[in-house]
Amino acid sequence: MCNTDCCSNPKGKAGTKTAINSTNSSDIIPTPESLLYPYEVIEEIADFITKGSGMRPKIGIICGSGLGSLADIIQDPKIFEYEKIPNFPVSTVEGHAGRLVVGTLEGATVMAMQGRFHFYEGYPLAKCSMPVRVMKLCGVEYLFATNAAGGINPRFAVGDIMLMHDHVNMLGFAGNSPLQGPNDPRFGPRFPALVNSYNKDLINKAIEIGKAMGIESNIHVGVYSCLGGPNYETIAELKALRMMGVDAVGMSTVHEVITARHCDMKVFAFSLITNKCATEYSDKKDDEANHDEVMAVAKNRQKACCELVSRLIREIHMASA
Ligand SMILES: O=P(O)(O)O[C@H]1O[C@H](CO)[C@@H](O)[C@H]1O
Ligand SMILES: Nc1nc2[nH]cnc2c(=O)[nH]1
Repeated sequence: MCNTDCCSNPKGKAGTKTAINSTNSSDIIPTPESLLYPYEVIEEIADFITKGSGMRPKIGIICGSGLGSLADIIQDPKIFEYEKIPNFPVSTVEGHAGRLVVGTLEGATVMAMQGRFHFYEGYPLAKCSMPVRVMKLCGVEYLFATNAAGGINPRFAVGDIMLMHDHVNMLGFAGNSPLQGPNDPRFGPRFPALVNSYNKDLINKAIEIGKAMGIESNIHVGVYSCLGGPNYETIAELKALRMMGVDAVGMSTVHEVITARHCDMKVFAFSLITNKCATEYSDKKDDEANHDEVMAVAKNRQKACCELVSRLIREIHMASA
């Protein structure tokens, strides 16, 4: 039972738009961010997708920059353009098509975001990760989040895949969170723990799959950090991130993972290393990151990424069949 002021509807009955609006404003200061997407609005979007597709997908996939082909391998796809989905934002970044694809992959029901939302596009974090809550209400139990990232760990090469086993939330350090504002307990608790955010079984299975694919030397396990972007990092920032134990850096994923763990989804995430980050002033000038290179590397490695994702989904599906 909810014992906070933020929810007058502890049992989470659909159709009652009171969860967020009943906030006692003398106790907390609701931010516009927290009021954007009340439970019922998320529920309406989820209904639109499940009714329109005739499916309740079990696995959600977020395609990183240039990795949209992860959604192209979905069978019997029902495609929803973002602009046709009620209350959905639009994708503004090259390499993010702006479509939701629902169908089957290796026998499992899946929904994939071909295009994610980033903080630097001007969307608040709660809006960036709102589709994760839509996935949850569609029935999704597993989130697969992928991204393109710069490799800070000197052992990483361009084209390698880093399985995320942890993150450093730089936007969180700065006081920003997708969970900011009144908490709706129908999604999850006020203070979610994040220690075991990245599912260890899925990481281990992915390592085995990497071996079976013959790419074990290109697979690493490491720590990702999300910065606000859209600029790439300075050398001093990259040095600082490395000292903090960060292996790869990007501008996404962390807020999606926080939102997914808040609503108790199992998370698997990986970074495709699309560029090596310069961490010394003596590093070559051509170590500067650029989005064309990011997209080109992602395109080159999409086959391996698709195979990794397909095989892992197959294992999940077989285990639950
Ligand atoms: O994280 P994804 O969406 O894969 O994209 C990464 O690549 C873009 C920069 O080239 C940024 O959007 C960064 O976050
Ligand atoms: N922040 C950041 N995002 C990226 N996305 C792809 N490469 C990079 C990078 O080097 N830095």
